[in-house]
Amino acid sequence: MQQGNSIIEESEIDQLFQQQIPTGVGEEYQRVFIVHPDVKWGSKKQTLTTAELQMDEAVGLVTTLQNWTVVDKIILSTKTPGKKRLFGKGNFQTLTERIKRMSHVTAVFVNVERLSALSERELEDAWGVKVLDRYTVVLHIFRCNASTKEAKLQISLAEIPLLRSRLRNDLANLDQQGGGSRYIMGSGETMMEVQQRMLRERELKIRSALEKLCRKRHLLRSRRQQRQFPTVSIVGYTNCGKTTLIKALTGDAGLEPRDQLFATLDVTVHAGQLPCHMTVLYVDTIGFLSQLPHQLIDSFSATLEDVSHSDLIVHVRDVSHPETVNQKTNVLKVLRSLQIPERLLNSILEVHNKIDLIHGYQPSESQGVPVSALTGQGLADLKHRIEAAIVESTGKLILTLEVHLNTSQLSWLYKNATVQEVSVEAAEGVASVRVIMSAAAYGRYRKLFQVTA
Ligand SMILES: Nc1nc2c(ncn2[C@@H]2O[C@H](COP(=O)(O)OP(=O)(O)OP(=O)(O)O)[C@@H](O)[C@H]2O)c(=O)[nH]1
Ligand SMILES: [Mg+2]
Repeated sequence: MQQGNSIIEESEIDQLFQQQIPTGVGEEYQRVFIVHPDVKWGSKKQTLTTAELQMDEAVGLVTTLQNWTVVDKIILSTKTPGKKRLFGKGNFQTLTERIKRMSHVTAVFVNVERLSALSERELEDAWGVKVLDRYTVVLHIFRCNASTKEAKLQISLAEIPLLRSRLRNDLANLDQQGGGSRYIMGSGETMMEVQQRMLRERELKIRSALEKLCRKRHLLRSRRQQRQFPTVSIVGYTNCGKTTLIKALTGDAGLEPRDQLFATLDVTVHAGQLPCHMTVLYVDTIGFLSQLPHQLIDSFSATLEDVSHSDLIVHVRDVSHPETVNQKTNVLKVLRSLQIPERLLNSILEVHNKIDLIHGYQPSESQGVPVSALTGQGLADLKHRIEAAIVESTGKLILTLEVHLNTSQLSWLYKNATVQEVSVEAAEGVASVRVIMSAAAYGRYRKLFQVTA
């Protein structure tokens, strides 16, 4: 990756972030009509349900935004993907007439991953309102929720492809009027070349700033590893309750769960204690979403790097959600695409959250741990399951050792291992100590105190 010597200051990041919003999404587009194009709509019952669920997800996205409302929605059959036009002629005409009749609608959200700049313009010309796709809507939600340097940079990076296609489109327009390929006085560059160069420079600058933050995170990670705290990554679909669960497990009052999609956009780490008194670090991650635009995943995948360096992955599922099974499939698919070590993928601990919303909940798959992060139900059991999994994955040993109280054995153990329980036999001058420690630490202990196994 290009390092460059471009140093980016905090104020510059804010400036970059606040510059022209390429999605063009603003407060004025709050009344939305959603169109979900579906290739096989109406052909099979199964497909029908999928399309309806995807529509529900689109509604969820729009209503996540403050003051935005869905005025109306429609699922329309469409031509096969790859065809130049999204809708057949008849459908398009009906749709256009319907939109024109709804004078209070300010934007149409076409629920596809990306519309080309050209079709976006064609649709806007035909309908006379702003046209949004999934990329622009999700990006706008991210924009509204971004608070840290890293999230802002990642969003600015995710906006570059939009700026680029918009530029190509504007220049194609200009060219029709004979302006785009003209040289700018004395520079030897055309306007198109100048603007493309500026975009390239902007992209490099953002990438190198992100790279710097990434190095800082590596450093923090290696410090954590040096201190030997095991890490547990909490992953799951957006809004499944990851942040709430971490708050409940750690008592970290600073965490703010919200009933909102993509409330968490940064990876944060929170310390908690397991029943054996071992300290673990819980990593809160960005939520997943089916059909999250690819380029967005790319921009945010660096934040998910911590997941592959953890000792355990906990997959939180909102079992009260009608789509919980599909959500699980999606999360596992994304995890597999992140190049996470096989042993971590094979040892995922699944948590069934929000059981307070289902009367008498029984997990259908036996490996799920039922909990309610909100009421605290099942959390004690979950902590034990996490503990067992951590001991297994870190290769730690649980031992009961007999120590002599007139030596420094006990204080050594307090420093170098997790002491769970001490029972002193004062008369004998010994204590029986239950500890969790690494095999390496046990080796050192035996050598130092000349203990035979
Ligand atoms: N009833 C109930 N609600 C819950 C439970 N856990 C979380 N919630 C609610 O679900 C909503 C989302 O919770 P968060 O913890 O922000 O979810 P998240 O997975 O971190 O969401 P993102 O960061 O947006 O991906 C909040 O309104 C929580 O109060 C639970 O066990 N029961
Ligand atoms: Mg969260």
